[in-house]
Amino acid sequence: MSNGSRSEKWKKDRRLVTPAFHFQILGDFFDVFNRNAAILIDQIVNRLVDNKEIDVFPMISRCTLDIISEAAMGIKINTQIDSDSEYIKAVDRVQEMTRARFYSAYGLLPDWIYFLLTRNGRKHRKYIQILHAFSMKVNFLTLFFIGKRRPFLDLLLETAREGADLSEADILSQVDNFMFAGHDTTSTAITWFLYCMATHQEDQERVYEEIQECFGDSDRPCALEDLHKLKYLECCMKESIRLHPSVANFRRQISEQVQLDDYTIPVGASISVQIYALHHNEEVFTDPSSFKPERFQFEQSIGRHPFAFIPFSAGPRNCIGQKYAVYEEKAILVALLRKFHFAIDARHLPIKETHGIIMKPANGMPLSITLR
Ligand code: HEM
Repeated sequence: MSNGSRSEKWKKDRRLVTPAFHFQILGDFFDVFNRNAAILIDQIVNRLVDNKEIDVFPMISRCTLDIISEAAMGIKINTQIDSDSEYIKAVDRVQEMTRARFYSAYGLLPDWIYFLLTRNGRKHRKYIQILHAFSMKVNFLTLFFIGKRRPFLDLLLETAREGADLSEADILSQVDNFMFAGHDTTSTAITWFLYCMATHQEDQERVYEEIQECFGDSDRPCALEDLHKLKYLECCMKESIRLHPSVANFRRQISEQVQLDDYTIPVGASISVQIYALHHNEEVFTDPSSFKPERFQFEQSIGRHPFAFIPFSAGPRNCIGQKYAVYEEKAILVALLRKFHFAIDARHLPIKETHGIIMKPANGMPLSITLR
């Protein structure tokens, strides 16, 4: 996620990566989504032999990490199978430490003082270096994968070869960005969705029936063409991310003075957009804490302000990965819901949320899972 002004650098980066999210390119990713969803299912089935209750969150995180690595970079890292991945741990630590810095006096220090002269900063830097090392490995490995599909990385390397003003550091930072923004957000959204299904059995049955109607008894995997038929699934996904937005807030720096009634917001002020609060505004969403997917049916959405529901932000700096994220989530959810029934033991309720960069379940997501 980015924080800051609409700088020239941002415009350049955004222009650079936009073609990688073209509709047609995204359609090609279903094979990657489905293959990794099948591995996730196998992992869950194996665990079901000894456990009736499974913390699904780390499993889903590894699945979406493997997917982003393969889809965007063309590299299979297989963290679903090798679950001790150092990279996964580093991602978690960097997020925690970024949040801790943000909410403490460390946030006031310039980067060079924080990273070089403070103990926390040095630790933080060590974890960032692990992420960089991974990105460099990805960059290096691409040399051996000529000819395979790597839309995002290919595009960057091609642009660099054509002489664009794109350094190796720029490429690495883009790889970091995508690995970071592209897996934790979606795994969190999928996990909260399963929680909503586990706590709303009638809705789960309705989604299951819709999936059955679409796929019948076949075991063919999900394709792009199936998605528009799964309308109730979509309403439930929107309602789930309304209640549990993966990104609960983000910041912007004001580049032009703004007058809001009696308040003047000066240039340079930092403002925070509270997605969570917008999504719980009872003037727009009556009974805002309840799970009511019908809010997102066409008739009930008419007249709602376009910025009342913004899980992917809005405007020119919105989430570039939105379509990719929704396709990936649907493919994984369809695979999971066809195979399993989800419930949750009342003793785990309510599941608490973290308040970091990504709003994850604080202590995992222990679900009771049975085979359909
Ligand atoms: C449920 C999944 C996701 C959610 C809820 C989400 C949400 C958001 C939000 C709210 C922003 C704006 C943040 C800000 O302005 O500071 C954002 C930006 C961004 N997202 Fe996502 N995101 C998701 C998935 C993804 C995926 C899968 C990718 C990449 C494959 C991605 C890549 C990005 C990038 C690169 C930006 C920065 C865009 C820019 O500044 O131009 N996101 N996302």
